[in-house]
Amino acid sequence: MCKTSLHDFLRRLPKCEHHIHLEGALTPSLLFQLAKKNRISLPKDDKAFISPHSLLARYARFSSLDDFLGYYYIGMSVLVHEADFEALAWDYFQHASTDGVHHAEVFFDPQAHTSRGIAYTTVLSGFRNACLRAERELHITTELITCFLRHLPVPDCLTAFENQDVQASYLAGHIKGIGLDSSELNFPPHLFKEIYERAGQQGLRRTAHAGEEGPTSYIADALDILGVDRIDHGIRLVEDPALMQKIAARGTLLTTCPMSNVVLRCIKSIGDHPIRKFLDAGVKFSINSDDPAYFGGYILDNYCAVHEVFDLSVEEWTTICRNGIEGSWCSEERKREMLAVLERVIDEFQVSAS
Ligand SMILES: Nc1ncnc2[nH]cnc12
Ligand SMILES: [Zn+2]
Repeated sequence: MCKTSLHDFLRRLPKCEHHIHLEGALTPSLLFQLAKKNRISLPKDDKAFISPHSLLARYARFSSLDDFLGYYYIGMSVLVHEADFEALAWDYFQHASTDGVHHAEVFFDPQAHTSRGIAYTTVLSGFRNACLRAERELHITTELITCFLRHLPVPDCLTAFENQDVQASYLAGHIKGIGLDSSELNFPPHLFKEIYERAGQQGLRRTAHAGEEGPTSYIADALDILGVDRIDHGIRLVEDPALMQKIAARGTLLTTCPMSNVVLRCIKSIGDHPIRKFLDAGVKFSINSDDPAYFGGYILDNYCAVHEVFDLSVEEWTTICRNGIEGSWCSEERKREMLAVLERVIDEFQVSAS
């Protein structure tokens, strides 16, 4: 397959993005623009904050998840008004559309904003406006997922879950599910059992970051104690073959983010990603961007990076996309529509290649 036709094939595949933090789509240029508009001063003692260019150069040298999170939380301090949140999410959806995303389930971190005095309703309205616009103008279906910051005290997370505006957004159906993110090591899933139990009772879907830097026991506990139906990252699953078999048998979807894993030094290179092992073991996964503005690429860049190293067959790409569609939290009707697109793209590609 020539490079152009391959890139076109990967672009045309109907993608579902399940692991994208909207705050992680804040590009250095938008960050500096909003800092100026909102008169937010950026750290003066860190040379990375001299310009968008120097910030981008610093992003290429992250040493760990926590090193990245330091910049991630400073970055989002420039988001103040509803229009800022809308501009951020709209920027992401435009990239997603160009990359062939048909359905996006996007994370955001309410506590990272309410702790700065920004009302939850401001954040949600901005993000929802962009979601509705993406549905109208780009024909991308969307879902919002509120994440809880696991490095914060559990009672703070419970308070955030019980917040009147947050509960109203759950009741109104504006939020599809909950997630758990931020520093992973030393913040095991079981701490958040009560929130997950109550979210399940309220009919919310549940996912959690596990096995990114943390051990495989975090993956097992997210499944068995938090009752998640997806695992975010889960790359360390390969260290426990029995758990890997259990996840394959249950059909639990891992939302993998290969470029993120390399940039945050969870693995040395894309070739060390367990994608081939997951395919061989029948573990379902989707491929996602995580924090595209920080990790050097959006979803299609991740697809291309994986293809370049693993040289996947058309059948393997079909399996990945089908699992992504079927593991989405959208309606069965929407899944059928996307499966039909997938079939058409594969047929057209096979005709053009023959
Ligand atoms: N990769 C990641 N892991 C944990 N928390 C995050 N928040 C944003 N990106 C994250
Ligand atoms: Zn993530």
